[in-house]
Amino acid sequence: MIETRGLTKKYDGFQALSGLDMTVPSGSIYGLIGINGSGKTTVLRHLAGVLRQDAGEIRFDGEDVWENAAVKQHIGLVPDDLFFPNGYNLAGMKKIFAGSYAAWDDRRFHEMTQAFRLSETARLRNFSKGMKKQAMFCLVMSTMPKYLLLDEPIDGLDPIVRKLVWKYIVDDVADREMSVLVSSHNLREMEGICDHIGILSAGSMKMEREMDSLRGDLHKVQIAFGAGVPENPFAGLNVLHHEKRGSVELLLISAPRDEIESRLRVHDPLIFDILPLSLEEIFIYELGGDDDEISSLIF
Ligand SMILES: Nc1ncnc2c1ncn2[C@@H]1O[C@H](COP(=O)(O)OP(=O)(O)OP(=O)(O)O)[C@@H](O)[C@H]1O
Repeated sequence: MIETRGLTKKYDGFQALSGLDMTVPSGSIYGLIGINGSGKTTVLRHLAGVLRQDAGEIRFDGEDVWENAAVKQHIGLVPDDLFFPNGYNLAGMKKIFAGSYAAWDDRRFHEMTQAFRLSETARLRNFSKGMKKQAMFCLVMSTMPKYLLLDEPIDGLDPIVRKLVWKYIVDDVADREMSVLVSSHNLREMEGICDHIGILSAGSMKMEREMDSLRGDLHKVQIAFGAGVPENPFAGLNVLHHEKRGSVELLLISAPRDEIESRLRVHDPLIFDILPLSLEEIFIYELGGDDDEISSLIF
């Protein structure tokens, strides 16, 4: 598990992180979502032990990361701004990584460079931005990290490569319980891959949720009754929002689907649909209204 408690950082008087609490459970894929400048890279740099916080705690399975080489052995960081030493190719970088990480897996490295179709002998300087990202991903994944930190990892990658990146991540989470923290400025990109989501806003956590719990309990119901309907057919249901459009009623209900079905079917409605809630609707509801910041994370 990766945890931050009260994480606080000021850069030259600018408050970049303000008491951030975040929990990435073991074996989960956690999406840290925030607009440009919300503090995502700053969080990742602290987690990787590159920056030291002014206040607060960072723990990897209970261990402090700062100047802790034993913990850092198990952390893999794919930063957004990549730097490779001048004149290096992947074969050269491999030697550095293999010499630094005890769990380095040579077989996996070659298998990955082939899967991503990356030359191990061409100069990294001549790689495109997307290729550099893939190269770093291959290097980091071959250290067999227990904790994987990815800063905007799929930004600028084509759909086929994105799929491959996610495949490696999902396989490692399933096979060896790797914990993954992935930052993005786009919520939709994280849909279907993350099991936990944290929304970062101006350096603090605006909302942190497990995706299953969000999807499981919120339903949009469209219903119309004929004659003889009881005065309050929704009594006993947790109705979060209710509006009427002519004879059709639209409701947002927090309850298991079966319960909604069984409570409303008995009234023999003329129209009755339980509609899937989009991610947008869930987040807009959860965050208490449609605002520009949330919209920009979704679209
Ligand atoms: N070294 C620095 N000195 C001063 N301010 C900084 C420094 N690094 C970051 N900041 C400021 O801290 C805030 C958070 O930056 P950070 O890079 O963590 O955001 P981000 O969410 O990763 O943004 P983006 O999506 O654009 O990459 C920004 O306002 C940025 O200007």
